[in-house]
Amino acid sequence: MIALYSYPSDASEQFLRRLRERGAIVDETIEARVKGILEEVRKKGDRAIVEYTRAFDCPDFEKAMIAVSDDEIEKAYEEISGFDRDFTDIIRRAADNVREFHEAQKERSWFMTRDDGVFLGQMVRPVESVGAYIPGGAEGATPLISTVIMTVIPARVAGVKEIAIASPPRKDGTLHPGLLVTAKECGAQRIYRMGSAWAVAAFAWGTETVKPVNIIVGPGNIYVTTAKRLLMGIVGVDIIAGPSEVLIIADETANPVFVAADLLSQAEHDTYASPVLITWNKELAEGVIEEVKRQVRSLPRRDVALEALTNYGACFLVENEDVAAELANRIAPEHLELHVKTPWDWLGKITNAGALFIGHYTPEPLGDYFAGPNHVLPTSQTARFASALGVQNFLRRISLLHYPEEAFFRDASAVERMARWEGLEAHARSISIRKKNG
Ligand SMILES: NC(=O)c1ccc[n+]([C@@H]2O[C@H](COP(=O)([O-])OP(=O)(O)OC[C@H]3O[C@@H](n4cnc5c(N)ncnc54)[C@H](O)[C@@H]3O)[C@@H](O)[C@H]2O)c1
Ligand SMILES: N[C@H](CO)Cc1c[nH]c[nH+]1
Ligand SMILES: [Zn+2]
Repeated sequence: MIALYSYPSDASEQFLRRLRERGAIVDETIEARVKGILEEVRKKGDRAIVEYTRAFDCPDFEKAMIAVSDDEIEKAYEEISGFDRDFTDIIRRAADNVREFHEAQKERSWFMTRDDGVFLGQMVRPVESVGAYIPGGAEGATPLISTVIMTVIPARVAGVKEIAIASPPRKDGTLHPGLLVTAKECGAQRIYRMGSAWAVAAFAWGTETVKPVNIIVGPGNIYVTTAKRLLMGIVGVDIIAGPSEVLIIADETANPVFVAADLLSQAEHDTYASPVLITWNKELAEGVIEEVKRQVRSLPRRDVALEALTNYGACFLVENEDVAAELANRIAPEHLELHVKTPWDWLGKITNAGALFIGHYTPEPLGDYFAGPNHVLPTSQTARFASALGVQNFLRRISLLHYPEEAFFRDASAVERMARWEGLEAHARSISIRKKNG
């Protein structure tokens, strides 16, 4: 169960080391296993997808099941009202919020012309194709439908033409109808039934059924994130969006019931999830721990949550607000919630976080599902240098250069000399040849 640490202390340092070593970045056993999977998919294509899917997700899986047909999508629309009659309406509202937020991120091409006629600029172009990974979710029963919105909508806003999604099939070989309807609503053109590292490999290498893509995006478990990391460079990848994390900074104004609920909201994702509280109020820390114990009992996924709380959960008792901010920045969490009296004053203190949830009534699930910002966020301390998935991930900036003849002759000898400093004679001659023959 969630432990209470004084910070700084030896025990808290040990916990922080465990947190740092958690996840995809350093697990060599998992890395070796994933390398094997990538190689199998590269060599055997669809056959490998079928073998892995049979072994892990669906015992009766067949090659013909990898790609989802239009008929299945149509059927999913019929089934979805039985699941929840407001499903499509709610998905559309969430998608509209996410679209509006991401429209504001769009980058423009720009150009500048100097007095001498030199023309420089940057042309923004979307990548041509994207493969979005959609996690299978709790025991593969319900995938993270919201992740379809968070990956497909920004790609569409960026102008990507070909968008495919992949998610592991359920035991009976189907995908949740909500996933299919959401994919269609958001504008994904292809849907594949495949999960884990073999899905990432198929997007990277391509198979008989799966078209290779330019960039793979989306969160996933440790096998998915390790596969993305190993394939980075062969194919574009977005960020390390691994097992979820929430860090809450709370003072005496915080409601322990809210704080405990928010910690558990991420703990239930994965046994590797990390729920952390930082406070300088001992009474609150103890109240939250008691409340976590009480609330976890009634959760359907209590075993997952308990393992996450025990392995990667902590309450840190610190001296004051400044130490709290320093520790939060050190942890660099995916989500940071501020349950404090004057949350806006904290904005200047926070430097490392994927997303900031400001105030007692801004719980993390608002961001997971509905508000508009992206829920695909950097984990495992990568928020020190990475950001949420956004329109930028789907764009490339192509530099533009044009020199009129006169400007060329003015700069020619400077360039020639720089080339010779580097011992690159052919570079120098590309300039001098124009001087002689121009
Ligand atoms: N950081 C973010 O932005 C973000 C967003 C959403 C979800 N998440 C995280 O993504 C993760 C999703 O995990 P999930 O389990 O729901 O779905 P998932 O699809 O990532 O993982 C399930 C797949 O992994 C396979 N698998 C299971 N054991 C395996 C093994 N030993 N070797 C190889 N493959 C194996 C399963 O068969 C299945 O295909 C959670 O940790 C969640 O917290 C993160
Ligand atoms: N909290 C996850 C990101 O870490 C995203 C998510 C999707 N559905 C529910 N939660
Ligand atoms: Zn969540």
